[in-house]
Amino acid sequence: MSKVNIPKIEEAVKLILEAIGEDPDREGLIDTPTRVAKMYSEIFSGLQEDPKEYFQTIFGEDHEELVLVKDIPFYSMCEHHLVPFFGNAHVAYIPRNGKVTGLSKLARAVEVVAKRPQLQERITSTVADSIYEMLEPHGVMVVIEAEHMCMTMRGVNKPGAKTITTAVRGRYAEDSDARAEVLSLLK
Ligand SMILES: Nc1nc2c(ncn2[C@@H]2O[C@H](COP(=O)(O)OP(=O)(O)OP(=O)(O)O)[C@@H](O)[C@H]2O)c(=O)[nH]1
Ligand SMILES: [Zn+2]
Repeated sequence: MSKVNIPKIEEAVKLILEAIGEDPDREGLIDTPTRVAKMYSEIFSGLQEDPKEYFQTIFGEDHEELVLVKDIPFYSMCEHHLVPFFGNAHVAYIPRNGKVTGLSKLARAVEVVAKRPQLQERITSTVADSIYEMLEPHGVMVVIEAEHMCMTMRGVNKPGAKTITTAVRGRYAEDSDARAEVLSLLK
C-alpha cells in the first residue's frame, strides 16, 4: 500500500494558506506545511494497516463468557470536513473454541481504524467485523460514543452533542439479554 506523500501535502497546505489570504512565507507559517504533513502521516497512518492482523495473537484459553474492554479513547477525522471527532469505544466479545485475543489488541484495532478519514458508523462496524471474522466468537458488540467537531465548532454549532453507534454480530444480534449485560456494564 502507498505511503503518505509528504511533499504533496506540503504543497496542498501552502495552497490552502494562500487561498485563505495568508502569507505562507511569514515566519510563523513557514514550517506549517511540513508540520501538517508530518501530522497527517501520523493521524492517517491507519490507512496503511489492517486491524485484522492484530487478531493473529490468540491464546488458547477456555473462556466462553463475556470479555469487555471499555472506555478506549480514540481520535479520528471526519471524512466530510477533515476535522476531528473523538470519544470512547467499548468492545465486547464472547470467545469461542479457545480463541481469546490479547486485550490490548482490541484497543489497537480501534486505533488503526480510527486513524483514517472516517465515519463513526464505519469505525464501529469495521472493528466488529474484524473481530468476528478473525476470532469467530459467539458474538461481538462494539459501542462508540463521540463528539464531532464539525457539529460543535462550525455548522450546526451544538457543543456537547454526543453520537452513539453500535455494531452487533452473532449472539448479540439475536439476544437482547446479552446486549443488556454489556450495556449495564457501560453505565
Ligand atoms: N453519519 C455520519 N455523519 C457524519 C459523521 N461525521 C459528520 N457527519 C455529517 O456529515 C454531514 C455532511 O453533510 P453536508 O450537508 O454534505 O455538509 P455540510 O453542508 O457541511 O453540513 P452541516 O454540517 O450540516 O453544515 C453532516 O450532517 C455531518 O454532521 C459521521 O461520522 N457519521
Ligand atoms: Zn464532519
